[in-house]
Amino acid sequence: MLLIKGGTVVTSERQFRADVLCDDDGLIADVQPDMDAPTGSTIIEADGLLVMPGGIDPHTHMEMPFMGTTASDDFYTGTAAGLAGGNTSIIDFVIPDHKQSLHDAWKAWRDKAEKAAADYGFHVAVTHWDDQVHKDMGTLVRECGVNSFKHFMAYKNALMVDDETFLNSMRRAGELGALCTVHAENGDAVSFLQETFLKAGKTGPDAHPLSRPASVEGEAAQRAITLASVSKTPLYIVHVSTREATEAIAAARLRGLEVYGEVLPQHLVFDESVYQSSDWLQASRYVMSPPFREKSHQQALWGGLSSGQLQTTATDHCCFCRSQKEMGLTNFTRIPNGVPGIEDRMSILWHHGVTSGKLTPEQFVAVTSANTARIFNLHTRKGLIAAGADADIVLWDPLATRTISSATHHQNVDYNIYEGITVTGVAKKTISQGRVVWDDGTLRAERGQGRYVERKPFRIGGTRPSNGAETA
Ligand SMILES: NC(=O)NCCC(=O)O
Ligand SMILES: [Zn+2]
Ligand SMILES: [Zn+2]
Repeated sequence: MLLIKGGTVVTSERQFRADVLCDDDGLIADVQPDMDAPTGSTIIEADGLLVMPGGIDPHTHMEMPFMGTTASDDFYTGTAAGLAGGNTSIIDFVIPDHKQSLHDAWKAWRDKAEKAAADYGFHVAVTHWDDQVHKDMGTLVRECGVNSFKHFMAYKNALMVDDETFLNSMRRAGELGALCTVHAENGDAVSFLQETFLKAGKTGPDAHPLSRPASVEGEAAQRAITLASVSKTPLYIVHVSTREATEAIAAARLRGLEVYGEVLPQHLVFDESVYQSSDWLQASRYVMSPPFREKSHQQALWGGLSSGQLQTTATDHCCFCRSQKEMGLTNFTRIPNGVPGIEDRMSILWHHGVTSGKLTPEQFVAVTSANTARIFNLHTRKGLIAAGADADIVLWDPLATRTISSATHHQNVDYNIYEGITVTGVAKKTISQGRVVWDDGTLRAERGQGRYVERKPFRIGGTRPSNGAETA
């Protein structure tokens, strides 16, 4: 047993002084002020620390095959790095190979993820439509603990789905009580602009943001919302990076539609100037989609988070090393899209969000774990500090500082996008399943210790409860 003594518990609703007792089954046994330590228990002194639910990152790509290569962080190294930063769970993406069955792909991802050091679940990507996909969606929801599916409106000739496929998938997800998630960028428009810039001789990373302007995300987000309203299904838009998409989500919610939006910390920190570096490698390291934008979009993203119109933060953690980024040396469209970030997500959000006064500590918990747990049906197990919940906890020092560097990070990638940035707000200890796995600089992550977390549908055999949504 583990007794966390003298800290301030922070949930998405409130802060209070209490001790937290974790049992040997990896659950929180009790939350009470001034508890006596049961015989044989280990005591952790948490004076001056905040006791918060471990972060849940609902958007990662560990060892994902993508753009002719494979993301360099695997399920062990990536989840271990996450633990070092205070994240105790991830939801990763199963991406079926061309026309591979969804169920076979899920099994392959289950095998890959056996080595994870922290708990994990999966969203499964729908990349085409046929009877097998329809059937597999049912199997995945009813038998495999999957309650969310992913759709790419971008990556033409690879992962992109057309509106008809997306609608079919939405209808099926609705029948099953599952949630559709979407990467909202107009893939035809991106492809058209990529060709245009290449023909004009613009082959470097600076053409990447030009080929994916904000309007292209705004259009796709609005279209996805329209399709969701037509099919009467809820929708979760991943990596919202623009004012346009934020406003589309907020307007849809005002009309009563069940639409959620996710923000990445990197979009809150960096702007398009990162692509202007005269050092090709340095600029290529920021190539991800959607790209970093003109600074004014950040105001909308912060406003979305603090007002609750955008509910979650993720990282889209997807690492590629130098030799991988160099696949696009003469053609920016071949630079593998993706950046690392799981280890620094909580610190970056605390520093830029809470320390700067944009978010309260309660809102920090909401956007780093509690809202994600509610939206993806992990709630009462994760995203809270309460008896019966998983003992996934971060002891947070709100005043400590650290300087981020690839020389000291645990991610399996040879750079860090936040290199040299000093942040206030540090994970002092991370507790996963009641075990201390990050102890003030010492990582005790264990290969294979992470469990596959089954997520139930929202109403078995039916649609999510109606929220009285009108169509757009
Ligand atoms: N985001 C990105 O650039 N790479 C990972 C795949 C995706 O999420 O679009
Ligand atoms: Zn994406
Ligand atoms: Zn992604």
